[in-house]
Amino acid sequence: MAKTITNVFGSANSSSNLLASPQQAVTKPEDREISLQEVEWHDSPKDCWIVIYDRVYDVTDFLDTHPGGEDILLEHAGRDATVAFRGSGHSAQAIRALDKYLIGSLPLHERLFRKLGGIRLSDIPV
Ligand code: HEM
Repeated sequence: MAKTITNVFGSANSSSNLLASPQQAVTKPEDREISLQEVEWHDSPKDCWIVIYDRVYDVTDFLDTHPGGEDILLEHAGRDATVAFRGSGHSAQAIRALDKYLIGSLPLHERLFRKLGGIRLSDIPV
């Protein structure tokens, strides 16, 4: 059974993390905790973050190439875009593409959809 340790660098439940020194600790982007208050600051075409299913995405570099256009992303800059994202009927490919822009997750107390050990958005069948 995997052990779980918690230290100042975050929690880890894989053996590779257990062996890593503090300098080498491998952290996934989604392990970075980003509050809604911080997301709100990133609400411009030069710095555009959105929240989808409690995860935070930096879509600044995606604005130009989003097939649904830049305006629709900017409308949600600095905010939660979960309902809009799901409502536009994105394909499984689009859902997988989210991972490229992932930079963090909301703190537990601000999450609406996902609790520790929950499922990934990309695992939800479409
Ligand atoms: C990082 C976030 C997002 C990614 C990676 C993404 C990706 C994509 C991709 C790949 C498509 C092409 C069609 C498909 O494969 O489903 C698409 C289309 C579209 N997206 Fe997004 N999207 C994102 C966020 C959003 C948000 C927040 C909205 C808000 C409503 C939105 C609205 C649309 C619309 C309306 C289309 C349809 C365009 C058309 O068919 O004319 N997207 N998106």
